[in-house]
Amino acid sequence: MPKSNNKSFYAVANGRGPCPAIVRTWDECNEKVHRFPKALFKSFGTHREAEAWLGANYVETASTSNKPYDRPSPAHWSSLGTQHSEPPSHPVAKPKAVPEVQLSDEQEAVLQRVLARGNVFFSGSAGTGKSVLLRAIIQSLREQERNFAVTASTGIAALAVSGCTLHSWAGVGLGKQPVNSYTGRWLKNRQRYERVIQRWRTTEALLIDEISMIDGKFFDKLEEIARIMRHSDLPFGGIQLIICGDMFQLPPVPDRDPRNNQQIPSVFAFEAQTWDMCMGPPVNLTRVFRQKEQGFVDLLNAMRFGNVDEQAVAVFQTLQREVKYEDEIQPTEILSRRDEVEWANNRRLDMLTGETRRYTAQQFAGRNSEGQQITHEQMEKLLEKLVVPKQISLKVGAQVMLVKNLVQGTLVNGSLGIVRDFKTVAEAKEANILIVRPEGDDKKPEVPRSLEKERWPVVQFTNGIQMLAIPQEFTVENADAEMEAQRNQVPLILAWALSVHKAQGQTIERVRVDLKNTFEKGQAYVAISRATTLEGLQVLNFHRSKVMVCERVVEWQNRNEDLALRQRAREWDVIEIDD
Ligand SMILES: Nc1ncnc2c1ncn2[C@@H]1O[C@H](COP(=O)(O)OP(=O)(O)OP(=O)(O)O)[C@@H](O)[C@H]1O
Repeated sequence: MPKSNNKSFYAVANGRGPCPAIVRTWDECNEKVHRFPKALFKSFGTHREAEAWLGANYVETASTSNKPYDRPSPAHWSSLGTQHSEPPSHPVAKPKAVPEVQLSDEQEAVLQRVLARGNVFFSGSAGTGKSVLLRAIIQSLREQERNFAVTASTGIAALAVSGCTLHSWAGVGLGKQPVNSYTGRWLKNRQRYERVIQRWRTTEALLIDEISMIDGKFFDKLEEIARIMRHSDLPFGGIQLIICGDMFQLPPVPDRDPRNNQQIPSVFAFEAQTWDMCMGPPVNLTRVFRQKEQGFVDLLNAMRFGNVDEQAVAVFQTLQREVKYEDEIQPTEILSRRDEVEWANNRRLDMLTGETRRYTAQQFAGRNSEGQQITHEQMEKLLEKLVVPKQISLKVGAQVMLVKNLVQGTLVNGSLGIVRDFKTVAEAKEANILIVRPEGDDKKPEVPRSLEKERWPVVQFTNGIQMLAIPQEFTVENADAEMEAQRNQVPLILAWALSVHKAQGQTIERVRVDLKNTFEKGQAYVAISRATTLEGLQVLNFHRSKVMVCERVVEWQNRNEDLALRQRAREWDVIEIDD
């Protein structure tokens, strides 16, 4: 334990209260980390060393300084996928400061509604500044010292707002079980589930980003859990809901019926039974910031509603050309299917010289919900669904993405980085490189012995943190939340090319979109709307049929617009009478 007096700067990457943080005394450190699951901290002789270990995003207690909480902005991520925008080289440097934007009037109006403590769902097409507004809301709630949670539908979306996934905040794993199996288990084992119970009971405001991918049935479950856990009849147990997203973007991932493997159609959050009770009509942001050319904005708006006329088709035909750049920075490829992304990434890996290291996962078969041991084939089938591959080959210089939340808000599913080296656990410790031990029994030694001999990738993330990527556990659970199959693997994937799923929420200057294998509603729109200019966009394999839109979303949007019009008409009537 780092209690020695000559090391008086404690860097806490994961612990109680605001984290990462630097504190000056062992007592303060202990308060943050004692019995905190997966606590991560280290003592240093100098402030600079502690700071370097954490990167730039840390908070400090009053005993050190008043440095504000300074998380990296997603804009910092936007240039990734290029060869020149790699994270700073060792020793760790701070990320570039990103200037704050001035909120527009419509963004400001939403912020004021949130500060008045109302439930708000704000929407708008891609690039209308929803994420920027969400960050401003977070900042204001922080200044007001409200107890709030920042969540998003997916890991990568959560990364953009420095939050966690809604599933992980709610403590419900995959969220497939009935409500009372969660609440019953938590309330029967209060000590074990103290943290999740506390979260449900004390959270005053819950922020949810990228709502389009949240399933309506899941929303209903959380609404019920909230009422039970908070002993309240109010919608969502009285938690203030601040929700953001565009229903025209990616829909929830559909479930499959285990009996026949058929897809079960997904239900949007706005179709949840409790949605109308919790949320009013959306507030639509209308000003597009990401693209400045009106022609491009109009084209994207038409795509959003599935209206692609002859003129639009002609524009897309011109966008097939290759874009030549004077420097070597290559566009980020956005592709629809996982296997295409895999192929593109492997091609880039082949271009790197240097030793290839190949990591093969350890896999385990567990029991199904009837208590029967599953077969090897069943195990393979279950594990196929995981993002983390069974085998991964890496080289120094490879661009990678973390696929597991390891340090909340700092090293999360979606964090991008570059492989800098391969080291053993002992070498990494010697070099002060962060190691996050696998989950599981807290009594296990820091890093399992079995991992000591191998050399593991050292990844430098865009926030400057270097981490030794040792294998982590990826588990598929049965309906009773027990292990059905498990893969232990280095928690990384190659990331020169991104899937549309992983690109959602990002702004990317140089983009090549290939629509050949587009299969999902909203996919083409999300991919193309990442670009900032028509000049920096190449689109391959465009065809009208690739622009798919969900009719239910269009109908819902039309209903909202109709309601808004009527509302305005009523307001005008009142003005006329007053006059
Ligand atoms: N008020 C503003 N002033 C200037 N620029 C802004 C403003 N709001 C947003 N932007 C810029 O517009 C771009 C898109 O913003 P943002 O990512 O928040 O949009 P979004 O609505 O969340 O997009 P998407 O739905 O595609 O994820 C960013 O580059 C952001 O910095």
